[in-house]
Amino acid sequence: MPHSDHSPSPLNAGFADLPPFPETVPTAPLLRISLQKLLQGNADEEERCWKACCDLGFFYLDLRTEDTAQGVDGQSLLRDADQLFEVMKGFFDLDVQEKVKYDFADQGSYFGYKGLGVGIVDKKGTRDRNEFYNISKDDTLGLSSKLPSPEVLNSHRALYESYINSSHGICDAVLSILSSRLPLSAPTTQNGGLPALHKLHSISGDQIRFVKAPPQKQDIASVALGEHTDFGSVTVLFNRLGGLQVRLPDYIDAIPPVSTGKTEGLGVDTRLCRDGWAYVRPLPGHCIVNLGDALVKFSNGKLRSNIHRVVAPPGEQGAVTRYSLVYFCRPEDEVRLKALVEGGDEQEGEEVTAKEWILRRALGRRTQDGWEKSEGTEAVSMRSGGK
Ligand SMILES: O=C(O)CCC(=O)C(=O)O
Ligand SMILES: [Fe+2]
Repeated sequence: MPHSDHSPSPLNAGFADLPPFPETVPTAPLLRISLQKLLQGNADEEERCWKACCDLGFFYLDLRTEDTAQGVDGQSLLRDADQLFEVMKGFFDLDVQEKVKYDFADQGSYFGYKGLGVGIVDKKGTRDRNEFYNISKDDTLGLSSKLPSPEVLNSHRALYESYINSSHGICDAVLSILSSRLPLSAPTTQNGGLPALHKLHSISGDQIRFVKAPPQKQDIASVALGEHTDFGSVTVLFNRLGGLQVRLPDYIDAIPPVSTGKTEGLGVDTRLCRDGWAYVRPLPGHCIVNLGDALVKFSNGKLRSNIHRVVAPPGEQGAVTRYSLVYFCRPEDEVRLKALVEGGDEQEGEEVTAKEWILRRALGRRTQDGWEKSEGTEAVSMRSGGK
């Protein structure tokens, strides 16, 4: 089915100082949604956004807003993201002995540092190939006690706050659209719908994540971040090099390669696109928005939290260190993950709070035998055909 708009510009524009994304690999047909139009309440754009959330659960959001009077200022978010890419490089450049001081997993917290290879990417326990640093929204906004953090990061708290405000604003805009389209139960609607379960100043597992993946050998086993669904509600993602892949459901076709010209590593890139996997081409001026498991549960499966992973960047991009910047918006800690739509109570399994769900999923992927324990809604995500 047609699922993309093929505007030529700026889709082929790259990021300054980075090798271009190759034209020789299949890509995922993410819709391009305009933040400007969403903020103006444009009904067609809201409908496209809703459709993207039901069909693939992933879309590009064009942040090049002109009018900053309403809601989120996309241009300022783009500037914050640019600065955060520099801030995270400063942190990841520290000695590993310094960085591991900020790994708090043994205290039951997923905030702070996760070293290279500390997570697993599959049920065999294969080690990941990336480093993370997770910053808590509640810590940044002064809603919880401050975790220790290194000076290179501590000095940028005002930037985190600005970035969190804008990213959370985007999540709110998406949640409002979903709330107005889902058949939410009367009590949920009366209580303010989905945005009321994700208040910026309530305690939640919302976080910023910095990710670094060193250049890796392009081979079929080069998975930097294993296949997963995100466990919150809405994710706002900035990346500049390819490597992110989504596994397309059988009712959505990949965009075929633009050229068949031979480049080094083509064979591997192509093999990494078997079984429905397709690359997401990074676009300047845009972020990538995707939905997480909590929205699958709230909508009783109507919304999609799609499986994705990070492999070695394709073509000549594979020689460069990859950084990405993520904001995860999650339900408030005490919210129960259950269907909130009319008549939708037939979900299986125990009902957990957002806090329990996040801890199980985040920390499960740090132990050799944690794969199954850490599973989310992957089975629903790979359902085929109708919704
Ligand atoms: O680095 C990326 O492009 C994606 C990261 C991601 O999926 C995650 O951190 O959950
Ligand atoms: Fe993810």
